[in-house]
Amino acid sequence: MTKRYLNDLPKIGIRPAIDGRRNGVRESLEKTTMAMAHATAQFLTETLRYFNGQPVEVVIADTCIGGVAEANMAAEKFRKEGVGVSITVTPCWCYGSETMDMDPHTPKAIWGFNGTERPGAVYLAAVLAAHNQKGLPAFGIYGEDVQDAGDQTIPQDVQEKLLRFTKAALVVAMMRGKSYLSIGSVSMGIAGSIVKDDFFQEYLGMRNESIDSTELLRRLELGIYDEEEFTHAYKWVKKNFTVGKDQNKETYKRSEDKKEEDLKTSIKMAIIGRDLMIGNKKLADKGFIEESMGRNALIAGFQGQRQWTDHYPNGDFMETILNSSFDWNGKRAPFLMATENDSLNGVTMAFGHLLTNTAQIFADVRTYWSPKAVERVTGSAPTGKASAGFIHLLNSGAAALDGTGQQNIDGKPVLKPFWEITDEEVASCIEATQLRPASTEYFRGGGFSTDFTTKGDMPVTIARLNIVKGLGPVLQIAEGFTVELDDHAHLLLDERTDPTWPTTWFVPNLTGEGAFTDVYSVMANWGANHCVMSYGHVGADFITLASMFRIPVNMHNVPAKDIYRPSAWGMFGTSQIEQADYGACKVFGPLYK
Ligand SMILES: C[C@H](O)[C@@H](O)[C@@H](O)C(=O)CO
Ligand SMILES: [Mn+2]
Repeated sequence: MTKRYLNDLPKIGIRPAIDGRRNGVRESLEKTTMAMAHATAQFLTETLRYFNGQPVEVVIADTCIGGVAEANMAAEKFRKEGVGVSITVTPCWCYGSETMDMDPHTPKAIWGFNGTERPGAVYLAAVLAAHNQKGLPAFGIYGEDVQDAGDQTIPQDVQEKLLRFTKAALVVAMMRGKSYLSIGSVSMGIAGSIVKDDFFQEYLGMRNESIDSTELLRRLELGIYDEEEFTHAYKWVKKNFTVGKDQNKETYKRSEDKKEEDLKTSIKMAIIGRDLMIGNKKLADKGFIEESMGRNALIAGFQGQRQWTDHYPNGDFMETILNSSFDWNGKRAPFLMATENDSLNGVTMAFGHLLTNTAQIFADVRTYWSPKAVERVTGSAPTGKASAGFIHLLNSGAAALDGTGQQNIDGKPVLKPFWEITDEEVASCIEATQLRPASTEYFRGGGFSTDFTTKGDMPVTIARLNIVKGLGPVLQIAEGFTVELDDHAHLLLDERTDPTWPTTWFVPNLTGEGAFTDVYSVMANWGANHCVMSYGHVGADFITLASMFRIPVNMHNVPAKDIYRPSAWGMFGTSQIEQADYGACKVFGPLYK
């Protein structure tokens, strides 16, 4: 494989701002201000990693920033170093608009030290006012409890804000300049696969590329993939995966020979899909130099249904394995591929993955099961977390195998970044999965779906981007838990749909209000057929990220105390923050407009 796209990952730039008055004031503050920058840098590099497992890289301005000249020197250094995120820190009063970061596309935060000797908070207020007045939204950070001058510890609440801001800001910087690659076009009229290039360009700073599915066919037929890799991958699949029951009616069953061919094609499709996204230097060795380059795609989408799947094996194996944290080459970051070319779910997967570094579960929001309906069908009402009903998340492809919930911390199911996953956990994820011959009534060309059931009791968040005419993109978020049903209920409910697909039973956290009045309301307010499930209660991170892209959040159940947006949002109202969000997003408009 070629070196992966995003090999130049954006760095975090720290700007120590200072009171520029020489002969006393500035000199007395130099050390403390620089120390604050170093403490922040150390905290971030020790805590955060990029999706490839490397610790985040931080650059500190060469001098403290006392005025415009030094602000410019920092900006130049940051440009050369590839800084994509800026954090200004200061323990003292400095000169607002003279020291501020003016780059319109770099997400910005300012930490004003809460002390008494020198007024860091006064600067914070002044510079945020300048940011707001100039239409350059910035996040304010101000510790709740007063610290003594020279105290170099970063209080817990400041740490939380630094992390929430930096994680989201890095996502903005990592997505910029990358591509969404459509393989095929619109799948079955699904709106998310009517790819909106204006949205990608103006909101995310991304490109759109589109290729016909015949490119897959050409590569399959002409052998434009690494045959050695295929042989290795095929052996790995044969050795590790169980092929489950073919549940097709006799008349629609494919022969064993055909299914073996389908499996081979499915594996080749996965290799080719990845090559299309990021390239592969082995292809250049074979004379396919153009193909070896890849397409700088952070996200891809595969139309599949119906023209491809009516004739060729479906994309389920390709989507599942690419989205997982491992394959025949070992553990590695997921390659994001949206099923049914649902670009809006694809982008939501990128948000979730880049925020958490873990694999994402792409799913249909399939069925709301009320307690009454469950009782009618299974003979008993659901209990525990499932007692108020639950939602069946299910789709033929795309759900990462990490979604089995077979990774553990202290005996509890989790999804981990790939570098923390053990070999045993990879084996367990595979063991918990069956490759099932695809339903040939849906997929005439055969293929293999991945059948698993997600472990219960995992804190998770489902999210979805929607585009609304006249409004633009909006994000919806629901935090909740996975649940497990008893075997009897599980089998009855699962068999009613397509049991060859991965199932997750999901229960949202209810607030008793609005869309979170009950489980039914969450389902009823979902904006499309798909969602993305991310591990953890990460709704607050999604909200912060959405505000950076100026995407309003129309529905969420994140506790108010965790909501963190740029200071300007407060200027649009403080009691009805959902309306303030809409107002701010409208006024600021897309980040790259
Ligand atoms: C096989 C079917 O067409 C499914 O793929 C379909 O119901 C969906 O997933 C719709 O999102
Ligand atoms: Mn679907």
